[in-house]
Amino acid sequence: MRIQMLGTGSAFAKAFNNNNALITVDGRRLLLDCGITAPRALHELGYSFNDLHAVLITHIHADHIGGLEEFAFQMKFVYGRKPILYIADTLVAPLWEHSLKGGLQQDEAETLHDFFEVRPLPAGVSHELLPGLSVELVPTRHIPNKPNYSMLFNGFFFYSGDTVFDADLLQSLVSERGVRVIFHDCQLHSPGVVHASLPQLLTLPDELQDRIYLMHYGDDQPEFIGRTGRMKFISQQKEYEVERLTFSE
Ligand SMILES: O=c1ccn([C@@H]2O[C@@H]3COP(=O)(O)O[C@H]3[C@H]2O)c(=O)[nH]1
Ligand SMILES: [Zn+2]
Ligand SMILES: [Zn+2]
Repeated sequence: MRIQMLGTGSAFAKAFNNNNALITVDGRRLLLDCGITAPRALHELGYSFNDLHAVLITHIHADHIGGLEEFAFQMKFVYGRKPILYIADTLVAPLWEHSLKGGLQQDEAETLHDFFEVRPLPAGVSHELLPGLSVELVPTRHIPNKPNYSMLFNGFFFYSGDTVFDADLLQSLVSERGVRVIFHDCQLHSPGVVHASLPQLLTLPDELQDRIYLMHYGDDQPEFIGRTGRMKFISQQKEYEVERLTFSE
C-alpha cells in the first residue's frame, strides 16, 4: 500500500494543501478526503478525477470535503460516470443536506445518489474498498455532536480523521489491534481543542511515538523540525510505502 499526501496542511494553512491523501494498491487509487485544495493538488501531481477508483470521507469540514462539488460536476459533465463515494452511514444525509445540495442540486428530485455511487459504511466493521485494501471506520472525537471517523486500513495502518488527543485509543490500537503505523493530525501549538497538539503527542511513550507520523500541521511547521520527539513529519506530495514505514527512515 502506497500513500501520497495531496497536502499535509491544517485547515487554515497556506503553505500546504489540505490534508488529503491518495492511497494506491495494485494501480487503483483511493482519494482519502477531498478538500478545497484537492482539485488543484491532484492536477499538480498529474492526475485527473477520472484517475480515481473511489473517494473516502472522514468528516464534513471543508478541508476534507470542499472539493467534492467539483469532483461531482467533473465526473458528470466531463467524464460521464458516477464515482464511488465511501462514507460513514451517519454522514450521508449531512453531507448532502448541509454541504453539497446547495451547489449540486439542479432540480428538486436530485440527490447525492445522482452524482455518486454512495456506499454507506457502518463503523466498527471491516469493508473492502478495493482489492487489497480494507478499512474499518473508528469513531473519534473532534467537534462535539458532529460525527467524525478515523480509518484503520488493512488492520495495521491507522489514519486519524481530525481528532482530539486520545492516548488510550492510540495505546489500545497498538497493543490490542496490532497497529504498526499511525498518521496523526497535529496542531503544533497548544491548546489542542479539536485536534491533538504536539505537546500532547510528545507525552506518549516511545513505543507509540516510534509509529507516529505527523500531518495536518500549520505553516510554521519548518520551525518544529527536530522538535517532535521520536515522531516524524510526513511530507506532502512524497510517496510512502506504508508497510516499510515502521521503525525505518
Ligand atoms: O470548535 C472549533 C471548530 C473549528 N475550529 C477550527 O476550524 C477548523 C476546521 O477544520 P479543522 O477541523 O481541520 O480545524 C478546525 C480548527 O482549526 C476550532 O478551532 N474550534
Ligand atoms: Zn481538517
Ligand atoms: Zn475537522
